[in-house]
Amino acid sequence: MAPIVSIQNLTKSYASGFQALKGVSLDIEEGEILALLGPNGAGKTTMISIICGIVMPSGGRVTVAGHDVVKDFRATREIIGLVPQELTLDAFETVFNTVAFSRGLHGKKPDPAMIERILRDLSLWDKKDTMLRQLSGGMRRRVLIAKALSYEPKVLFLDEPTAGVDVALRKDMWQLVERLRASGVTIILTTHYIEEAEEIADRIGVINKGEILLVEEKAALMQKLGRKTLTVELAEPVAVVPETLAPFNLRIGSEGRTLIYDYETSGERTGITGLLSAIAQEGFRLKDVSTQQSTLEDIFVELVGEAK
Ligand SMILES: Nc1ncnc2c1ncn2[C@@H]1O[C@H](COP(=O)(O)OP(=O)(O)OP(=O)(O)O)[C@@H](O)[C@H]1O
Repeated sequence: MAPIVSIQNLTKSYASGFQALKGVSLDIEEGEILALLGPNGAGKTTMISIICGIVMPSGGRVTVAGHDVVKDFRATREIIGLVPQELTLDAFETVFNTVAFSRGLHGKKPDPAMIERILRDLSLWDKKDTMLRQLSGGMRRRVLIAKALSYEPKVLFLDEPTAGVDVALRKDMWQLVERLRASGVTIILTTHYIEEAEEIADRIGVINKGEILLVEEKAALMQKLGRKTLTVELAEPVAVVPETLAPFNLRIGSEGRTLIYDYETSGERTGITGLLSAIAQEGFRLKDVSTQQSTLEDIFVELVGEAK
């Protein structure tokens, strides 16, 4: 199946001369949830803004459902919904009217029942007659999402949907994203929260300094780059690692009370058997042995660190 969003060699230099995107290529499949992870200034918002037709690219091409986002922006705007990081909402307008108006703005026929459903889904129904200026920050963010959903986009971009919101709202958002996916909406979200990508994404893209460093299925990513550490707790502390254990590149932890071994989970041989028998031959008495799996956070920090 053709990708719903296709990004080919996209570049963007701002008027200041700053190159925010340096040739990004990425295909997004219909119905998937893609999380874009990257540090501040990586180019995430720039990329989303180009796809949504808000920022002009300097080079390359983006198509959405086969339509070019520059040449055919009317068609692509009908398909795309954007929930920006923040937006100045009309402070004196009510929640219901704001959301209904957003639907009209996108050329869709009024559908009060649908607006009601969206507001109920986002726990905003009891606030439907409240003026926006009276809402909390988290509620306003829900309104931004309701606005984007009001015109039934096929592809939804969420730019840091849960930045600065409380845990309960974050969980609500995740559930909402899951429901949207179930209804066939393709979702692209940017986030600083690795936990968020880990929780809801099918695929994860890592972007840094205007370049995509990697795009992978979440599960494959965890496995491919996954490392584990084995911690051996000793009955008596050691000061140095004995010569015979040198090939294992052990680290000493907890003031000599532990030996720490890093190994690849994907490798055919982990080296654990050899290590444990070498430790036994050295005459160490073991108190405990434990292993720890590396997290997506470790992977991310390593990738972004390497690219520096
Ligand atoms: N209008 C502009 N003019 C000049 N430079 C800009 C402009 N907009 C963004 N930039 C620069 O482009 C780079 C990428 O910004 P962008 O907002 O795309 O990053 P981001 O990954 O979304 O970051 P964050 O996580 O902080 O939102 C930054 O260095 C930013 O300062």
